Amino acid sequence: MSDNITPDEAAGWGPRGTAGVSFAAGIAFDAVDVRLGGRAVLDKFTLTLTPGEVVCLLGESGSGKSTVLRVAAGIQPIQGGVVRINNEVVSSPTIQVPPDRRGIGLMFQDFALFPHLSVLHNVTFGLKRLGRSAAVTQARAALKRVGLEDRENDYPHMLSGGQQQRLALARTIAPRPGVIMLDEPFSSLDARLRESVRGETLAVLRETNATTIIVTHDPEEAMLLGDRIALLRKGRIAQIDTATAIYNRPVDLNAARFFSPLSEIETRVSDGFAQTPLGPVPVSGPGRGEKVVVALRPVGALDMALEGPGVPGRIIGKRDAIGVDIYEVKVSGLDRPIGIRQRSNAEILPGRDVFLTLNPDHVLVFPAD
Ligand SMILES: Nc1ncnc2c1ncn2[C@@H]1O[C@H](COP(=O)(O)OP(=O)(O)OP(=O)(O)O)[C@@H](O)[C@H]1O
Repeated sequence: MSDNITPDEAAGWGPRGTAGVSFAAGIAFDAVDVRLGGRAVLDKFTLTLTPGEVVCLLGESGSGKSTVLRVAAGIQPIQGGVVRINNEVVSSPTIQVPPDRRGIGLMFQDFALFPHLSVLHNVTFGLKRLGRSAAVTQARAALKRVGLEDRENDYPHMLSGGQQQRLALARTIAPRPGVIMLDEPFSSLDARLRESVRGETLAVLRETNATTIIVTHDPEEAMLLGDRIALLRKGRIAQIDTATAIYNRPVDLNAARFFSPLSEIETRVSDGFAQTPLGPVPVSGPGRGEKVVVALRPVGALDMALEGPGVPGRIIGKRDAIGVDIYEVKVSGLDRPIGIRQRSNAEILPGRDVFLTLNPDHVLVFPAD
């Protein structure tokens, strides 16, 4: 694999309209249990995707994301519950429809290309049912969509990382599956490439119209790609919603931590407010005297100014992040500094006194563990 990939090379995607349209399928997991090595890897896992929907499955390592894909693809038996594709049972403890009868396209993290087959043969391999000539026509259309039509006689090792990803995508979409599942599809690409490849991959998926599950552990990626995000924890869905809803109303502190760094203040509730050294924050759930965690995101929760009014603080650290700075601000009464991300200001330097104003609408409050 070549390491010298430029963003321009990654941008070599083919013309729209050549991806081939699928008949999108609905897929539903209903109380699915999977036990492996004596452990519950999926625990009453329940998720329904409507035809054409893109859902990102987000979760920590070991939360069961890949297992969900393996179950859907028919390569992982289940011990409880049922999986339906277009209302037809494909998995249950007593039924397992074989992978090639499910109309599912699965793209693996490492792309799993066949090294001894040409680019074209890598794609026609999954189209055997069509007959040679129809398979070649359909494979060429998919290769054209990903911009690899002039590489059909090359072998995978002759392609760059981004091109290998595109070949894997072409191979996945060519049979026009009703459901597509991508397991960490961008994790092997470097940061420069990832952005353009991500955008184009989503465009191809939208064009095919297939229902799609994308597994990722990158919250930013999930927010960019998914119509909805399903947050998986210990084999169960902890929260499922649109990116905006899940970002604004994370179900608990752990979910909030997943989406951005937080400054956390442990405190107690009195008179309907969580009292903090930065000011009171209204709370609706927890009652008087209860312990809560007030969580501040680096953007939006606090305004920082060089003049009062506001709660005094002192800059003790600053990191430059191109156009924005990340400040660490020490505030009297707090053990740990607060992290604030703000547009660069040459006057705000370590040692400088500042004034902080809380925006209670942008502050999250959760019951303490
Ligand atoms: N064959 C197996 N036997 C026993 N345990 C297994 C087996 N396969 C997976 N597991 C366990 O099941 C859990 C879920 O695995 P899975 O690969 O679905 O997680 P994941 O969320 O995709 O993780 P990652 O992000 O690291 O890929 C893990 O704790 C894993 O160790």
